[in-house]
Amino acid sequence: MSTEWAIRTKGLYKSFGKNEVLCNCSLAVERGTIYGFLGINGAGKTTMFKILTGLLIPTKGEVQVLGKDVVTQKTDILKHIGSLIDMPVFYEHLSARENLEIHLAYMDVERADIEETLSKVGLQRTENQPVSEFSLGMRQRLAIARAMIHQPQLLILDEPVNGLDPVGIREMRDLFKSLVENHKVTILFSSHILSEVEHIAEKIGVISNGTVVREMTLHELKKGSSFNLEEYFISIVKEGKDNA
Ligand SMILES: Nc1ncnc2c1ncn2[C@@H]1O[C@H](COP(=O)(O)OP(=O)(O)OP(=O)(O)O)[C@@H](O)[C@H]1O
Repeated sequence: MSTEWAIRTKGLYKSFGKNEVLCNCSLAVERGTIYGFLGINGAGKTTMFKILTGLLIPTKGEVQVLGKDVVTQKTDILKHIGSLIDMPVFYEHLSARENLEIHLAYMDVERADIEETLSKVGLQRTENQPVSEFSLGMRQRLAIARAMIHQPQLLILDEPVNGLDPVGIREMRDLFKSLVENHKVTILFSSHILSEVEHIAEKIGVISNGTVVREMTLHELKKGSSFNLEEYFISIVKEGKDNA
């Protein structure tokens, strides 16, 4: 059976002025899997996520998301994607519930269980508290709730566990796994917490010098008995620097 791809980019380039951030970059994420996207600060992860969600237009190259071209068919795709990119912005004077209601109206979704979603991300007891009073971790939890409440097929999450306490990290890990297992959602996420990546991702891709230099399943990587993701990542990055 042929592989069903949630995301496929080929020969992707993105420059900001003279700064070529993505250079002949190819990424392939299989449907119904969790993919960890790794790279040092400034490697281009967020830029890639913004292209995949139509927030940036590539300089050159192909970008297919859920079988459609992001540049020409963006509006058809966006309702099937949930994303958390950069610092999430909310209506500060409104509650978590009200923020989600506005998001649902914007996404043109009539029915969604706000209570259940808030409970899944551990915000069930925030009631009428305005978001301006939320801690960093609470904001992150609300951003995850917003990304998933319209039941997207694909979640694109830039450092989703940033600011979460260890309990929250485990809760989100279980939540992401259950979305994939029970609802066949695809998740592409970035994280600098490599232990977390190892816990959750089935496949990882490493971006270095603007291109995805390695894509590998963790299962394959772990065949070597002494596999260590940190060492593996650092060796790839070092190789990239030596070749730059
Ligand atoms: N709007 C922009 N205008 C100009 N340069 C930009 C813009 N957005 C990103 N860049 C540059 O693109 C490069 C990649 O940035 P990006 O945010 O994609 O990296 P990242 O891998 O997400 O890094 P981090 O791990 O620090 O979040 C950086 O050199 C950054 O300065």
